[in-house]
Amino acid sequence: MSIHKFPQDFKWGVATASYQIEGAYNEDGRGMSIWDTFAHTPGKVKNGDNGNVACDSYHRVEEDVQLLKDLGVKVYRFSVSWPRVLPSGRGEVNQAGLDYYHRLVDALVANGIEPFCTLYHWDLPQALQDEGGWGSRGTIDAFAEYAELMFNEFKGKIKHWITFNEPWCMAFLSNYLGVHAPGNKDLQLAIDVSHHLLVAHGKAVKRFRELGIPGEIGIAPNTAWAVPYRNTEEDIEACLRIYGWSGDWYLDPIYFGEYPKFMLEWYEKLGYKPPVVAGDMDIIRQPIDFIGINYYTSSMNRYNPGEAGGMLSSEAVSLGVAKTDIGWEIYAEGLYQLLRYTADKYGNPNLYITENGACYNDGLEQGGRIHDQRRIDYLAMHLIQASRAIEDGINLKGYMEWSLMDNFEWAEGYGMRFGLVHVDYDTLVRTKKDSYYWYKGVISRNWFER
Ligand SMILES: N=[N+]=NCCCCNC(=O)[C@@H]1[C@H]2[C@H](O)[C@@H](O)[C@H](O)[C@@H](CO)[C@@H]12
Repeated sequence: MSIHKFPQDFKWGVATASYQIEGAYNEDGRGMSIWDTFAHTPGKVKNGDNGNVACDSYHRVEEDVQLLKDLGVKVYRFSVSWPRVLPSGRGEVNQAGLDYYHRLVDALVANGIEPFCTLYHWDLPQALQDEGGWGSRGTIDAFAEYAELMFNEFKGKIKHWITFNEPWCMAFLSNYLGVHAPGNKDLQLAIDVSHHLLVAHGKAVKRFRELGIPGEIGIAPNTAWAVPYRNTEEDIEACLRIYGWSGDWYLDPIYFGEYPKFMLEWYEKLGYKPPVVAGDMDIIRQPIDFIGINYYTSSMNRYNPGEAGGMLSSEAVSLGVAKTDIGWEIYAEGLYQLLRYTADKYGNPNLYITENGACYNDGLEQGGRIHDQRRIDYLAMHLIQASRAIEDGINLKGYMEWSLMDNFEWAEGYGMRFGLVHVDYDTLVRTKKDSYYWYKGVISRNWFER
């Protein structure tokens, strides 16, 4: 057994997202989002689930903040529903929507919890989608206007801001693979979406600086690590393309003002390229204060130019390790490798783990307890790697576990549970799982033994 310690000022937290927990989808002036449209379309989400009610967090601010206070977190990462504050995506503000976030932020601050705000966690106003969504350059300025509204409204109250959650999911999972809203399957569109969101990110960061908003701003790519099947150039390059797809493609333009050459050449070989307009890359490369790392799993990949290799000629083969209940392989070493790679490539910037967690569908047992020992084991394995990274000089500043509570797991609906707190979706009763108590202990001690 060893002791795994963390720095005194380490920001322990948990994360959620608006569409996954709020509900109240058509209350108090909220506009429709692309996820309302997608989830209401038969066949898109398992069991026909949707976020109409979700965890009903819109009506349970005090109850949920009490869960956070009892847990002892220093920060709470949540996202804002853009159509709740700007029902049409731009123009007329919905004051009731802003009031909800003021209630939440004021309750957090009153309980000594720092708000960590994600501006965009996938719920684009449907009105903007009707004009082309992220495939249209018009959405760039709509996002910048939304960001400016939020910066001014919460100036001094919210000091940690994330522009986009998981750009790869926004672009490729949603517009090339068709798995998430709006459900397109068009590679050029996905490349266009990537570019437009990067320009929108840059414009928002630029306004954040120009407005003199106190605090820090960053972006949170999802980055699954990739391990080469054989130590050959072909397999290593196949892994770099997998990682480059969701990581470098977004972080290189921000840090270096250009897309990664090896990925540009790969797309151009297939007949695709980003719709760069003069000046775009200078906007994108606004300096940011941190990178948010969302890490869940890794893959083992090998070169395969055939169908099994897909668009990147990179075929995933099993790591031969245990999987969580959603089928993702458990590979904690990948978190360390990812942190190392990111630190080495981008000049050891400040990093937060903005999401890390596991899907285990343990249910309520006799006596109302939920013994999710597998989640505790998963978290411990990954926190060991986080502590190792810090000891190796990587500027890891905090860890936000996904997620505070079971919630709407996108195309999987409510069948997949990631929460430290169980939610009964019939009664909306919250029940703390064993992992909630374990994580509470880790936070209070700032170390753990394993
Ligand atoms: N097909 N397929 N898909 C693979 C998808 C991998 C990327 N998905 C994530 O990282 C999502 C991230 C999201 O922020 C959160 O909103 C989600 O609830 C968690 C759990 O799913 C994770």
